[in-house]
Amino acid sequence: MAAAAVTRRNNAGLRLDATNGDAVATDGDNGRRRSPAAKRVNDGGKDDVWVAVDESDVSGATGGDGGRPTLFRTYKVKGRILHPYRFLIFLRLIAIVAFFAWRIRHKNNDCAWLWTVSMAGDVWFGFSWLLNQLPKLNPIKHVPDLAALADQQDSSSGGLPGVDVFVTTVDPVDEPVLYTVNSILSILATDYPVDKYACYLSDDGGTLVHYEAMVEVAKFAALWVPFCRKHCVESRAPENYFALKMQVYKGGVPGELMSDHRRVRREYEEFKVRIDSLFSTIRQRSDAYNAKDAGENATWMADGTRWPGTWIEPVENHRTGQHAGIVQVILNHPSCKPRLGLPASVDNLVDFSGVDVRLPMLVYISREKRPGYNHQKKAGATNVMLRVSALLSNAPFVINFDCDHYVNNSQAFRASMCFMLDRCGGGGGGGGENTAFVQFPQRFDGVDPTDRYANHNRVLFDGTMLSLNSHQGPTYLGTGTMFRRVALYGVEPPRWGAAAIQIKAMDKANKFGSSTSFVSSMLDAANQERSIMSPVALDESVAGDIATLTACAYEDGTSWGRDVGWVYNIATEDVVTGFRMHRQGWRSVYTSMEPAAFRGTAPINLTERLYQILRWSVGSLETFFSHSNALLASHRLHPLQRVAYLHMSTYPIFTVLILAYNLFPLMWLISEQFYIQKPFGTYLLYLVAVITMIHVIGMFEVKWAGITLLDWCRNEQFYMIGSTGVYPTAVLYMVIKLVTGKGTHLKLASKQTTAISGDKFADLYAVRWVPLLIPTILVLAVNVGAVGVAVGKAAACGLLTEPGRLAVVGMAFNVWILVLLYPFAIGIMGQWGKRPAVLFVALVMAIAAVALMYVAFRFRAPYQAEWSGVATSLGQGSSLTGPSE
Ligand SMILES: O=c1ccn([C@@H]2O[C@H](COP(=O)(O)OP(=O)(O)O[C@H]3O[C@H](CO)[C@@H](O)[C@H](O)[C@H]3O)[C@@H](O)[C@H]2O)c(=O)[nH]1
Ligand SMILES: [Mn+2]
Repeated sequence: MAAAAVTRRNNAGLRLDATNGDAVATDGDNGRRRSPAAKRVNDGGKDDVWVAVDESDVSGATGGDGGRPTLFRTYKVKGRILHPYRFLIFLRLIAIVAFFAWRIRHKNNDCAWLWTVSMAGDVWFGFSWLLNQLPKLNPIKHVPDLAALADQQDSSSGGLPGVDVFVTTVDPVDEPVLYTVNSILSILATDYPVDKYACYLSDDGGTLVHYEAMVEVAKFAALWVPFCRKHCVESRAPENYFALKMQVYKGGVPGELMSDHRRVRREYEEFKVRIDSLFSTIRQRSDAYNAKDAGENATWMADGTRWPGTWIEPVENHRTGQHAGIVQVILNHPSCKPRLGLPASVDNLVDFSGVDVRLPMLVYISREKRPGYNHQKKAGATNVMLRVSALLSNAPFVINFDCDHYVNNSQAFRASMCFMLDRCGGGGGGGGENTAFVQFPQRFDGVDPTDRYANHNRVLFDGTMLSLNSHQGPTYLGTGTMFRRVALYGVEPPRWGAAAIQIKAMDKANKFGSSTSFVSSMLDAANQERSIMSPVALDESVAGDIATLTACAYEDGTSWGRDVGWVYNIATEDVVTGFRMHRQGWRSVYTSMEPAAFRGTAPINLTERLYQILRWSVGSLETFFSHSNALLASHRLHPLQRVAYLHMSTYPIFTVLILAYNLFPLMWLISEQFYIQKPFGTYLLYLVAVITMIHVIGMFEVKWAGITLLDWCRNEQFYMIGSTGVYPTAVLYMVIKLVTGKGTHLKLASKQTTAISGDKFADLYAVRWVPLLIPTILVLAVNVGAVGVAVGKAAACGLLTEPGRLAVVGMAFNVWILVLLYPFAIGIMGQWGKRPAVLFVALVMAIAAVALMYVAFRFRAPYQAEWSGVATSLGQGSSLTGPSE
């Protein structure tokens, strides 16, 4: 992947131009290098997959706006790969049509119901494949040009626009505080003008631990942030930085790195100890206060006041789901002028003379919770942040993170701006002003090296999302996404009318709620220039306004959660929220950078991972059965984007048939002989052909998406694992919901707590038994049994006989299913999974046992010699390979 040219600039005026680690220092004011636009991007001629889109193809690429260069470059796949790729897709389309036509001409009358079911299944698979494949016909890559952005900012007076950063968390145990503090520290230290952004933490748990952790963060940041600036370190999440081996030095004072590093590291260790002990510190303190005031059971803040949020001993008005709203400005907005630090001394561990030591604004928010309200999880939390930040900073751009994700590349905010501020529209169809959001891929730490459960999800990010670039943009994926604030307010893109005019025309009280302060902030946001960039004083009137905005009742009777803000009542608020913007005609951009812009953690425990995709697939189906159905959207949705959304919201439905196919081998218990289709030989030939073609097409995708074969295989495997349990469960859940009108509770993904201490991959080997595992275990058992019968049959009849031969051919399908389910099988073995040999021995023994039983049964009951050609047609799913998420 072509990496973006990286321009680093620290606040002390030192400027470094570094492209892929070759640092060339130039002076901040003199000697500024203006490299030609073509050279800025590190594409070179070496890339054998991507080729820059011809400048003349791009509207005004070299000067739409007064000769400004575009702020990003666009690449398409080289014809050498693209043409055969498209041709193969076309060929497969013809093949499946021919296949269906052939099947209809050879209707199987022996077993008509089975034939009909399998025919419906095959048609459905073919259709689903097409939905998945069509949007991928034209992959487009956008690469931000940071140097061009820097040049543009130098020449314009306004500088970079404001950004409000939102982080959401709930539970300090399920989502370890250490992740959250690292996330916040990486944001506070990111390379963006410090007076131009503000960081908000939403704590849905309302716990004092989170609040005090933020107070500790603010203290440690005073050391950490200037240290990052001084030495230009990457990544700026301390936990990850200190885990790194030494890297290429990009700062200005290499001589001081070693000693500074040592000191900051020691402070970080102490900081971690304080974070770890917060639970006990708070408990001890509260016990002491409560002892003085016998009968009290409060949780006490350090200043001797009662914490307004949830208490350790929950009581009325201080428990989960029932507490006051809290907004605390922990670090106020800094002044606009740089403030240089002090030289090293007894009190100052590190020499920060010449380094800007200002910190960005940091705000703690815990919205009000009352029983009887649906708090709408993350969507509700982010909507509160959207409103509160409108009063405190009102930045025209907003970026949101889950608490377990952090900024890994300090240039990432600037990279997003390359798309948002672009005035030439290198992507085709209008400038950056019509871009509602920029989505980066989610990259993960702490995933086992072979990525057993496809946590990296590379096919989705690097394949599907990338190709959506050519159809008005990728979907919103929940974290690591930069938004334009007005787009979140439900305003239409400028090509359909100026935001300010739209806002003026709106019935604001009914749409946005009763706060006049909030409503008047909206026009400022629409003008996209005026954000509040001076310290705020939380006087009584502001505090009153904020209390109104964080109250549960605020949204009653308004459009929040529907036409405004993050969308409610769907398990995956992200995809629908993005969908609403696309439906209005907004565009979005998918881009990735090296090193990855953001990174996070993923559940590597089988059960947790399955619950995660359960939540996602339920969200998909809920979207389909809501007013956000892709079929209902207006023509502003790009046709292929509609197809992509349709696929994204229906994929679980097809898997019911996959499950059925996988359970077909059960048929040999009730039927003597059955064939899904006759003539069976030709049927098999067709099947092999269409399945092989899927895989060949897949290899082309591997090539242009720049992923590994392993990524691709894991994706196939995890799709099959999901299809045999989770996805059909999601369908069942949806049916129940549609019939009864009630959904059931889906739990929050618990983060890997073991990764922090002890065995790195302990979670991988932990088995948590849940009913969700049963269907897949059943499929495993059925297919192992089928292999056993086939072996027995081949042994009994001889390999050269017709039934023997068919048995072996049929068995190939069962083996294939077993190969796909392998990660699941190894997963439920728990600790034994560390030794896959055990699994193979068990498997061979099970197959041998079934085969022996079959042979024994057969010789005891010779009249049943016809026993199942069944084994032959065991579980022949046709297009069993399918799309994922
Ligand atoms: O009542 C709640 C519940 C959750 N969250 C936060 O929501 C985020 C996502 O929850 P998580 O359990 O981590 O879900 P994942 O499946 O890991 O997340 C993916 O899928 C979600 C649903 O589509 C998206 O919201 C996420 O951004 C995306 O990373 C976390 O920061 C939570 O703290 C809240 O703020 N309040
Ligand atoms: Mn998450």
